[in-house]
Amino acid sequence: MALSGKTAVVTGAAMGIGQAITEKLLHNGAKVVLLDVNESAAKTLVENLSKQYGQDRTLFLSCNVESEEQLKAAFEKTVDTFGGIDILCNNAGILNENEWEKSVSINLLGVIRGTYVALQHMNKLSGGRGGVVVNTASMAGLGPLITCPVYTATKHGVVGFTRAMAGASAASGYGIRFNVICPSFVQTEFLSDPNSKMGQFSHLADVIEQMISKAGTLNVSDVAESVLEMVTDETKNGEALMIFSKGKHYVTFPSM
Ligand SMILES: NC(=O)C1=CN([C@@H]2O[C@H](COP(=O)(O)OP(=O)(O)OC[C@H]3O[C@@H](n4cnc5c(N)ncnc54)[C@H](O)[C@@H]3O)[C@@H](O)[C@H]2O)C=CC1
Ligand SMILES: CC/C=C\C[C@H](O)/C=C/C=C\C=C\C=C\C(=O)[C@@H](O)C/C=C\CCC(=O)O
Repeated sequence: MALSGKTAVVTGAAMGIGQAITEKLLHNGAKVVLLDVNESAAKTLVENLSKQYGQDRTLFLSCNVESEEQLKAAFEKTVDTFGGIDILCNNAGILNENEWEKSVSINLLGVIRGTYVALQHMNKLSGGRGGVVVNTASMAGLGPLITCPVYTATKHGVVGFTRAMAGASAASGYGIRFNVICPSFVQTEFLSDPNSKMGQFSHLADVIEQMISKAGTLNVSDVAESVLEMVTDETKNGEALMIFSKGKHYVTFPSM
């Protein structure tokens, strides 16, 4: 899929991995609508991106992925402004085992909400142009992160939801591909002060420190490059791409 003339929506776009995905898509020719709750960071970013790529290539919309109403309004505004949606990156996520219900609401339900609202505009069966959805899960979507059981559960959920949607879309003729990225530890704000985010499992914090020092960390640009691969490679549907400091590979799952 060539990105020139295509419109992408990225959630959690103001910082970290979402910012890098946004810049990668812009660099490759797409228009990008940035959704985030952090208005000040997003506005500063969009100002800079507009100078670099032009005023008509980006749009920031304040949107909390916990709100279906806000997501609906954001996607409608996107279609009104750019004429349609071709790419959705459900990326917004938090790590907070203290507020575990909020973690489920953002990390898993936010992906489902975003996808279902976007489908109304992207699905070829309802007049959309088709396209691709790339969700941000984690290595914790493939195996257990023992200090963060709820984070682990949400990311396993994102992997399962993505793969099932890929099959449903292919079988139904939606014209939309669904893929998921599973990065290891990535150098962003997200990794700052991890011990405070582990709730009743903070006594296991050493385990994470050891994992991070053994595994190393990824740059956001490595992750964004993998998202670009899953967006542009039209052979990829229902794929989970594991990304770690020494490389990346597509995950093999048991067949059903
Ligand atoms: N940093 C890491 O080590 C890894 C992160 N991930 C995942 O990558 C995604 C992005 O993480 P980072 O960029 O590292 O985090 P980050 O904390 O740097 O950025 C997250 C962005 O999401 C936004 N956000 C948070 N809640 C939101 C909501 N309810 N609605 C809309 N926007 C919201 C924040 O304002 C922020 O701009 C998350 O889903 C995370 O689980 C996956 C693997 C590793
Ligand atoms: C406190 C940070 C919380 C979450 C960040 C992230 O979302 C969670 C990551 C969870 C687990 C990461 C494990 C990473 C392991 C490694 O990078 C290496 O040990 C390589 C592992 C596997 C290589 C894959 C292979 O060769 O098949």
